[in-house]
Amino acid sequence: MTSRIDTLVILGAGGDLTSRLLLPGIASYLASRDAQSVEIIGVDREDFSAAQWHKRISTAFASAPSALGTRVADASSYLRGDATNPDDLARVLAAAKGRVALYFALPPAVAELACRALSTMTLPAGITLVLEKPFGTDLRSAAALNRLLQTMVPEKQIFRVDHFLGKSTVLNLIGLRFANRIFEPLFSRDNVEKVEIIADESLGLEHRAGYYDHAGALEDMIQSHLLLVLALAAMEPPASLDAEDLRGSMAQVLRATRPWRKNGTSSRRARYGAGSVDGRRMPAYIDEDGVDPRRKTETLAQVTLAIDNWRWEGVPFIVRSGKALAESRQEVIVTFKEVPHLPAGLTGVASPSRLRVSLKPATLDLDLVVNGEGDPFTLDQSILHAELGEAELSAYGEVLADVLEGSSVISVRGDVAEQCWRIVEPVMKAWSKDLVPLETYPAGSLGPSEW
Ligand SMILES: NC(=O)C1=CN([C@@H]2O[C@H](COP(=O)(O)OP(=O)(O)OC[C@H]3O[C@@H](n4cnc5c(N)ncnc54)[C@H](OP(=O)(O)O)[C@@H]3O)[C@@H](O)[C@H]2O)C=CC1
Ligand SMILES: O=C1O[C@H](COP(=O)(O)O)[C@@H](O)[C@H](O)[C@H]1O
Repeated sequence: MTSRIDTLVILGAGGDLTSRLLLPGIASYLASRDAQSVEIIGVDREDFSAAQWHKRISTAFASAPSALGTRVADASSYLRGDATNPDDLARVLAAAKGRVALYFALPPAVAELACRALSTMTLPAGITLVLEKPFGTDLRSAAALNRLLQTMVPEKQIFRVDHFLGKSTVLNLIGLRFANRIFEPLFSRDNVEKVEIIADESLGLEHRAGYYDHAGALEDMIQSHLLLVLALAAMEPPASLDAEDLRGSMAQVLRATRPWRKNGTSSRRARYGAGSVDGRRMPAYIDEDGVDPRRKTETLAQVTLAIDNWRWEGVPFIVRSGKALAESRQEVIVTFKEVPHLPAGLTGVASPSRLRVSLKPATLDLDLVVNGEGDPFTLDQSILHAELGEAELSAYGEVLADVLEGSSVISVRGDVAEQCWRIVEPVMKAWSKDLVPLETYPAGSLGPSEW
């Protein structure tokens, strides 16, 4: 497919997302599509010179062919401006040629203000608005933002980014479930004991207090990324991978999802204290620059969810994410029920079978119980392991491919974004009323001892 966008305007071009993920994502996409280019206009409050901006682009394109980096840098420019100021926005839009995509690489509250400012202006025909997660700051604001956006452009011109949907390993869940007779018939309450969706990180705050201290682990990871992973792991088979079919299936299962205890207390939260990760000393979260201890921001969150439908009635979905933990892992673990009966005479550990889909690195493990090597009537555990291989495009490369080629398949639909907020809202309320204690764990540990 060829790019349908001529100019990509990045609001918040001086930020972490732009330099660490977005520009390398554009490089990854363009390197895979010969002879394509896009004009990039960076906008931020910072006063970058043209040379500094070119250097940023060249650094992000370091692993792409050098001619590509030079071509893109030469066709790019930087404008200093306030993304919430209509005059600055008008200046930016006047400089953008052809078909335009406007990428809000801004903190969520600023992105909302920028949308409000844009809603008072005449926008270029066909403009695509690209919004980052978290979309809004709660259910109310997400719904209000959706209503506002709908007055500005049609839904197909709104792209809500969640880069987990750009990970090939997340999208692998679709093929794994629906292209294998041995898995899909087992994915139901008849056979599944529980499903765990885990994103543990050894990284700490990484100087992101300005954003993270307002979000915390629940909003940063569970409300957005992990609920979308849950949707792919639990949804009914879509008729096709057309944007409406796929997102329709995701929306349907999310509408049936709620906290296990409806008041949100089937959840836990904790915050890291001082410790060491991989031999590196890490200060306590509350001692990190920019953190306000009065906010009680959690760095580890776990929520048990129920899905009220025929397939999943009574099966707990345990969703967890945290920072500054002993190891990094992103996994979907399906634990199957124990067999109803073992023939007398088979002894040993009959632990339940498990399917582990690791999102990072891309691997698949099936834990099975088999007759042991020694005494053939003693059971042993055996693991079938598969390496799934990495995708050609990075997660942001995949996101950019969809944005630039005008596809909505991995864009989070407005109602899906609202459902994700609805699901976590009882938990947010329970926490704000202190119905769930804020626990602590040493950085570099596995979390509070009994989790
Ligand atoms: N960083 C990451 O790993 C990821 C981030 N995201 C999302 O991306 C978005 C941006 O995050 P991130 O890059 O980390 O945040 P940063 O704070 O690093 O970057 C935001 C940039 O926007 C600038 N900015 C703020 N207000 C304005 C304004 N009014 N006009 C123009 N520029 C402004 C900031 O400038 P200043 O420094 O002066 O405030 C900063 O350069 C967030 O929604 C986040 O959730 C999503 C996935 C991963
Ligand atoms: O969006 C975010 O995701 C990253 C984890 O993403 P990954 O691609 O590195 O797996 C997380 O570290 C960050 O806090 C969050 O904002």
